[in-house]
Amino acid sequence: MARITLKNLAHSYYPAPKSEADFALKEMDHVWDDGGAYALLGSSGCGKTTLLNIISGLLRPSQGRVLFGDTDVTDAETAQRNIAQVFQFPVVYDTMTVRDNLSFPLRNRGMDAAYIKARVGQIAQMIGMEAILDRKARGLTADAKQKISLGRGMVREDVNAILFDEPLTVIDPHMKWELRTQLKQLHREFGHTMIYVTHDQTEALTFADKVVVMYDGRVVQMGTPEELFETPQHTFVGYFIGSPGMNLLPAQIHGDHAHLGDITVPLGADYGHVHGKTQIGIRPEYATLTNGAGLPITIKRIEDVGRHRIIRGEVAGATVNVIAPEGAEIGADMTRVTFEPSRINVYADDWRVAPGKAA
Ligand SMILES: Nc1ncnc2c1ncn2[C@@H]1O[C@H](COP(=O)(O)OP(=O)(O)OP(=O)(O)O)[C@@H](O)[C@H]1O
Repeated sequence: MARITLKNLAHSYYPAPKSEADFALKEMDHVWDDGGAYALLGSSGCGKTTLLNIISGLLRPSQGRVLFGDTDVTDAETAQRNIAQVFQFPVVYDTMTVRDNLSFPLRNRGMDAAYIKARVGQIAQMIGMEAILDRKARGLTADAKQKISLGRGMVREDVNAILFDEPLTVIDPHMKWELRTQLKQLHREFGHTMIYVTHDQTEALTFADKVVVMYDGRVVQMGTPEELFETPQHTFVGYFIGSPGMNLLPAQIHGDHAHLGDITVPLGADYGHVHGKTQIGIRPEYATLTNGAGLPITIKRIEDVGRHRIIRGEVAGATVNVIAPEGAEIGADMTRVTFEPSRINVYADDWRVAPGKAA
C-alpha cells in the first residue's frame, strides 16, 4: 500500500499546448493518503479517466511527477507499479473457471496453493460466487463477469493501490448497493488505498471516506461527504452534490449581510468586502418556507419524493429549491423563504470565501 503524491501534475493531449484550455488536466498538487478510500467524482469529460490513467501508468503526464510512497513512478510502466485495476466492462478469461479467474493474479506471483485457496474462498464469498467457483466464465451474464473482475481486482493483498473506473456500470441496480457495501467493508478489513472513479454522487458518497470532485480538469475539492455538503469550496460542488443541489443567488456582500437587490439577508459571519462575481449558496435543506418575514418566493411546483417534499420556486429572478419535511404544512400564505444564516456560504468568482478572510 502506498501514499500517492501528484506533484505539479498537468496533462494535455496536444503535443504543443498553447493555453490552459488545451490541458485536460490543469496543474495540480495533491496527496492521497496511504489506505484512503477515495472517490473521484465529476461530470463527463472533466478529466477523471485521464487522472486515473496517469496514476495507473497507462498515460505519461505531459508535466509533473507521480510518487508512490517516496518512489517516483512517473516513468514506470503499469506492470511495475504493483496496482490492481477494475474497468467499466468485465475483463474475464472465458475459457477459465471462476476460481481460476480469481486465482490468476496470485498464481502469477507464485503464491502458495493453500493461501490461494483460502483467499479465493474469501473473495468468492464477498461477490456471492462460492457456489459456481468451478464453472467456466463463458456463458455467465455480464453482471456476473463484472463481479469476477471486481473479485480479481481485490484478490491481492500486497498491491500499492486498487483503481476502479466506473466498475458498477453493468451491474444490476439492486446488486450495486450490495457490492458497494462489500467493497467498503473490504477496505476496512484490508486498508488498501482505493481510488474509485464515478459520475454518480450516491456511489461516491457511500463508498468513499474522501471524495475528490473534479471540474473542468481541476480537483475543486477533496473532502469528506460532510465537508462537501456543508462547505462546498466551489459552486460546482454545491450544485453537483445534493439532490437538488445548492441554491446559488447573485448578491452583494457587505460585512455580515448579503444584498439581493433591495432585500437584505443576514449571514452567519463577517466577510468584510468581497469582490468579483459574488453569490450566496444555501442548501435546500437549510431554507424554510414561512408566512412571516423573509424573502418573497414564487412557488412554481411542489414535488413529493417520499421522505420529504421539494418546493421549486423563484427568488429575485433566481431558482430556489426548498426541502420541507414530510407532513409539514405548506399553506397558500407561505410566500416567503428564510435561509439559516450560519449555513449560508459566500462565493466570489465561484470559489468559497472563508468567513473573516475576505479583503
Ligand atoms: N485520447 C485523447 N485524445 C484527446 N483528447 C482526449 C483523449 N482522452 C480524453 N480527451 C479529452 O480530455 C478531457 C478529459 O477526458 P476524460 O476522459 O479524462 O474525462 P472523464 O471525466 O473521465 O469523462 P467520462 O466520464 O466521460 O469518461 C475531455 O475533454 C476529453 O475529450
